[in-house]
Amino acid sequence: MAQVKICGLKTPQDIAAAVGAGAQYTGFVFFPKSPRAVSVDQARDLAGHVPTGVMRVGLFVDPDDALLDQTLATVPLDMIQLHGKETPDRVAQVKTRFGLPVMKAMGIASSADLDQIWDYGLTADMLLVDAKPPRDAELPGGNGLAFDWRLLVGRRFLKPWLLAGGLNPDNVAQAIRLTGAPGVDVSSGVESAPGTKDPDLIRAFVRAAA
Ligand SMILES: O=C(O)c1ccccc1NCC(=O)[C@H](O)[C@H](O)COP(=O)(O)O
Repeated sequence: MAQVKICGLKTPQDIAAAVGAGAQYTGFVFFPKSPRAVSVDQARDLAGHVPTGVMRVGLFVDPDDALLDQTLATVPLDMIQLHGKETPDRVAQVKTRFGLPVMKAMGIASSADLDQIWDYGLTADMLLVDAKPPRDAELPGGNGLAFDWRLLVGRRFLKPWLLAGGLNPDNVAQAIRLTGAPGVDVSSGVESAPGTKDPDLIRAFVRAAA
């Protein structure tokens, strides 16, 4: 059964829906431009609703050490997700300095983008294989866009990984079948409007990924 991460949770009801449905990872977005962004205080409260055994992942985009220091001093996170242009060396630095596992997101649009799967596998604890955002996109992720999953067929990964990008309750089973992904990550595919999670869609997604 594929593991599931529901990203961009903003309310205790979102958490109840994700955890109740069986998601193993919850995601909190610390990127102010996002419709899914939460403040440090909001995230601290939300993290308190996540039961032991379910991972609390903080999503950052090219964070400096001060932002990570400030966030981790308040919010009990289990994992850091880096969703910007962080290099493999920066991933290693964040792991060492903050003592948490790091999930590195990478954008895939064509076979030329696949080499980074190996490079980041050397330093990250987990990989998030996502669609590359369009050039004019406001957000580096969470755009509801898929990439050609066939690019991943037969691909080897050095680390555990999640497939992301444009997944929803209708296509997630096929995506898992085709790619062999051991886990999946979703945000906009379980929303009724940008930044508003829909509990029914969350449940349908987790069921379809099982
Ligand atoms: O969700 C955001 O607003 C966001 C902002 C900045 C960086 C990343 C962001 N989201 C990443 C994700 O939620 C997922 O990991 C992934 O990209 C899948 O998103 P979606 O295609 O919407 O399911």
